[in-house]
Amino acid sequence: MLNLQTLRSSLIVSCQAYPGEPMRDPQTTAQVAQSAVIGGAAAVRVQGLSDIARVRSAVEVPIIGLWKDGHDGVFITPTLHHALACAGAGAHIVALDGTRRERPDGLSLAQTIASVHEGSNALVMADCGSAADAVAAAEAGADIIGTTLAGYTGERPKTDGPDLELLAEIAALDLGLPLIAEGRIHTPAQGRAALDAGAFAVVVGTAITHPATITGWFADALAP
Ligand SMILES: CC(=O)N[C@H](C=O)[C@@H](O)[C@H](O)[C@H](O)COP(=O)(O)O
Repeated sequence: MLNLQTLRSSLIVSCQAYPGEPMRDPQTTAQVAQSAVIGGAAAVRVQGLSDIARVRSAVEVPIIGLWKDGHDGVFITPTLHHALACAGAGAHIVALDGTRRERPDGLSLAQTIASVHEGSNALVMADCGSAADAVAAAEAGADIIGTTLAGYTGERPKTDGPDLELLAEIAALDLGLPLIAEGRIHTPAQGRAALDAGAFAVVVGTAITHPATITGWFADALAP
């Protein structure tokens, strides 16, 4: 089982392309992940079973795997079936919806996490949208708390950058679990600020691995 202490204060890079996009291809994801590792990523976060499997054979660093199914409500690794499949594909850590919302398979978060632990060697990262989610996820047995869903569940405003206020609030609760900052970290300074707010590690996706969005930032800034 993965020793999480190896990820302390580290950069984790999320390598994802969205349905219909030109870079949506497991080989491309693997090449992006390899490039991230060359740049200093201590772990990578990868969506989809084929991408997880391909990246697993391409890099040595730990993989946080997830399976997005749908766009609304509970869609990040929504059921136990999805979670076990991510572990089976090679994820060292399975990221799943860690909110208090009802899950499509009717299982509780605690039942889901216990079954992932029973059925695999993977750790579980609970993608949360609020401090109340984080408390519930810790009680449910999560190994890692993530702020991935802050600004996407209606409980928190969608801040321009990372939700530093939420990070500080969760850190102050001392839940005894690594707290990973994720979501809208767009600059190195914001990553540093997330650590300073109490994060154990930082996930950056879009600002490193989504060229269409990054190009849009520049194009918008140059527009007359
Ligand atoms: C809300 C949601 O669906 N988040 C997803 C979770 O895996 C990804 O689309 C994000 O890219 C990832 O969380 C990293 O965040 P950012 O790309 O903002 O650095």
